[in-house]
Amino acid sequence: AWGYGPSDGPDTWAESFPLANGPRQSPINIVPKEAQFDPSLKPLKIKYDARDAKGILNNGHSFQVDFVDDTDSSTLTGGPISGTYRLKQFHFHWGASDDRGSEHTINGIKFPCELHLVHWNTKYASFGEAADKPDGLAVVGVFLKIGAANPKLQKVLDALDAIKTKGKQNTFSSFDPKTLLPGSLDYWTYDGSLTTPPLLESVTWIVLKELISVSPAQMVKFRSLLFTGDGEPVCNMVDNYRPPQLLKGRQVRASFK
Ligand SMILES: O=C(Nc1cc(S(=O)(=O)[N+](=O)[O-])cc([N+](=O)[O-])c1O)Nc1c(F)c(F)c(F)c(F)c1F
Ligand SMILES: [Zn+2]
Repeated sequence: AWGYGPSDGPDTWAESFPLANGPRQSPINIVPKEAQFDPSLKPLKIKYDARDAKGILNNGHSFQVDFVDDTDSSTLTGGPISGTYRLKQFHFHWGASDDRGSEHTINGIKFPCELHLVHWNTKYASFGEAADKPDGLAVVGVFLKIGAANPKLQKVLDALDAIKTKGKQNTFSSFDPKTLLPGSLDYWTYDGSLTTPPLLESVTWIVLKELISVSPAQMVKFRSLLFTGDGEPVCNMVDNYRPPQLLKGRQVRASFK
C-alpha cells in the first residue's frame, strides 16, 4: 500500500499509480503574479448544513470528517464550476514541524497545514461515479498559518484522541465547516487531481487566497495521530503531503485582481 515514508511515499507512487506522471497532477506551486485574473469567474457560493456532519475517521493517511451527501443540503456552486457539487468530506495535510505540511505552495512557501473540502458533481449518481470524471470533483483548499489558536478548529481537534490509530472512527455531529473558512472567498483555480492515490485527474481545485490561523499547540494535536493501526509499531501521522507537481502548460486563474 502507499504512504508518505521513504519506501512508500510520493516518489514511489508512479509504480502502482501511473497517473502520478499525468498531465494534470496536484498539488502545484502557485505564483500569484503568473495567475491570470478572469473576470468571468463567479463568486464561490458555499452552503453547508451542520446537521450533515456524521463521522470522523483515521483513514491511515489523514483523518477525514464525513458528511451525509444524499441531498443538496451541503453544496458548492458558482466559482469556476457549473452545476452543483455536494460536500463529501474534509481532511487536512500537515508537517512534522511548522515549516512544512501544505500541499499547494505560494511562491515556493510551504504552510504548516492545508484543509481540503472534497465535493462531487451531482450530474453523476454518486461520489464513486464522479471520482474519475474530468469534471467530477471540486476541492476547496485553505492554508493554515501559525498564529493565534483557532477556536473553530477545537471541536475537530478534541475528537482526535478517540481516533488515534488507523481505522478508528467515531460519530461527529453538528459541525458547520463553513466556520473554518476565512472572511474572503477570493481564490485561485486550476484543473488538477487528487493528491493521494489513485491520483485521479478529476479535480477542479479552488485554493483560497486568505489564510486561517492555527496555534503551535493545535499543530501538536494534529501530530498526535498515528499512521499505524492498533498493535503496530507506532508511526506518527506527520508530513502527509505530496510535493508540488509540474504545471505542464496549465493556466492558473484568479478570481480577484
Ligand atoms: O475519497 C477520497 N478522499 C480523499 C482525497 C484526498 S486528496 O488529498 O487526494 N484530495 O483530493 O484532497 C485525501 C484524503 N485524505 O484523507 O487524505 C481523502 O480521504 N479519496 C479517494 C479514495 F480514497 C479512493 F479510493 C478513490 F477511489 C477515490 F476516487 C477517492 F477520491
Ligand atoms: Zn487532500
